[in-house]
Amino acid sequence: MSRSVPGPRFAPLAAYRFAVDPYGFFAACKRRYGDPFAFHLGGQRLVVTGEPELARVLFTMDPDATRSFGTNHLGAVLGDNSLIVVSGARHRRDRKLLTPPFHGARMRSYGAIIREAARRHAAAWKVNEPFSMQRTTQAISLEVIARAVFGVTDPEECAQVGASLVAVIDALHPLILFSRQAQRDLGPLTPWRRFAAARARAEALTLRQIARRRAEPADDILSLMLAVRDEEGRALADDELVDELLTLLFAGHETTAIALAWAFSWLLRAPAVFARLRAELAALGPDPDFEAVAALPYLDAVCHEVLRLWPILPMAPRTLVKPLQLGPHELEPGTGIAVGTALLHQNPDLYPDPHTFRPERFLGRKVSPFEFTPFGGGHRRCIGAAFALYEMKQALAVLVPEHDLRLVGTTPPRPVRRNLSLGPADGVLVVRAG
Ligand code: HEM
Repeated sequence: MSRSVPGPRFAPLAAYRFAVDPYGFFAACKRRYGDPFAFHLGGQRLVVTGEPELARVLFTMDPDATRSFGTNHLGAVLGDNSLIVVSGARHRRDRKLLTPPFHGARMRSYGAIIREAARRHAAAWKVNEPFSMQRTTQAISLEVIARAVFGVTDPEECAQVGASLVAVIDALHPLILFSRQAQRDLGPLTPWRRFAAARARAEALTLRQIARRRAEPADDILSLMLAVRDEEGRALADDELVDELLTLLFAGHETTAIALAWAFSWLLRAPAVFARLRAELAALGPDPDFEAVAALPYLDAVCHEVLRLWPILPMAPRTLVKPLQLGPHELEPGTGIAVGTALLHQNPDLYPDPHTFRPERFLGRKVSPFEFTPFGGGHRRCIGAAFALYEMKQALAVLVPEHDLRLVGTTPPRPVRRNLSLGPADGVLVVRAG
């Protein structure tokens, strides 16, 4: 007999708790209702699980049995042509186009750019002057993604692209991300007015980059997208290009910047781990080969452990377009279903002593794609996963050996919501000791 999935009844409070502290909210729901549990978000019922077996069900489903989640409220923010919003044949086409530039030789060609940006931005750190590590790592990741997507090389132009994106992200109030009602211009003080103005400026900048690359193609993702034709020989329209490009810029920089900031928060609290990582990097000698760095086992384990502890996106959601039998529960089309990443990552059966930073747990372990999901999974798995790991490793290979850093304060920062992603409350305050 089919049973409905239990969960909190008062929809506005549940949505608010999810927006403010999704990790705490998910853990509390699991304790009270078990796994899976359900709540209402953006007008949709969303079933959440942290069980690897259910993650397997979700990530191995026929791609046509689901569509993207939250198109009602996310479409207006990310654009209706964003890869995160589109589904079905359109999603398959766009992924085929956008995935290769973030893999293989093209990805590796960014090694020198990442290291050079990390060195230059770290050179601005002054001895005994506290700074936000996330501000530095954001400057690095913005430069890298602006270069990959638009082919922008001039530092001043990179800074312009960066400022325009940061303005959009800063204007992304959680309310407008999860509520269609809040996506209305009700006057100068409403979040939507501020967001729409910032997005319009970012769109104008993107259109200028499109015009430039039409006149003068180069070796960047925008030029690749301009060359694409469908079966009827049609090119992508400007509004499609703008949504896809802005999605890559958003999805591709803040997430990686947060991961790097968390890395320092954990590493500087764990001297033995820091020393072991430094020794592993030092053994490669000065300015090591990019591939040798990417293959270092302890560095790889450190990156995995950082992404496990506070996953930057709290869940990987879909919307069912076909009914799904999930254990005793029959879920109807239109229901949302999500893997709650932190629930999975903090399951003590999979990760003993789950709140402790211990990279060793990943050494010699082949992680299952249903037990470790910082990049989601299945046919919507993050297209930038390999790129993000590569960027983390190359940046850490520069920043860890070359600087003597200390944390400001002893209390570990809590994750707070930035927009769709969550990061350390204070951006990780650090000081250069020498
Ligand atoms: C540490 C860094 C990153 C993390 C933790 C992260 C995490 C994620 C997650 C959880 C998803 C949803 C997957 C799902 O629903 O199954 C996703 C999707 C996506 N990510 Fe990332 N990401 C990171 C870096 C990047 C980078 C560097 C790019 C640059 C291209 C990128 C582009 C995207 C795109 C375009 C999608 C949508 C994929 C789709 O719907 O088909 N991400 N990411």
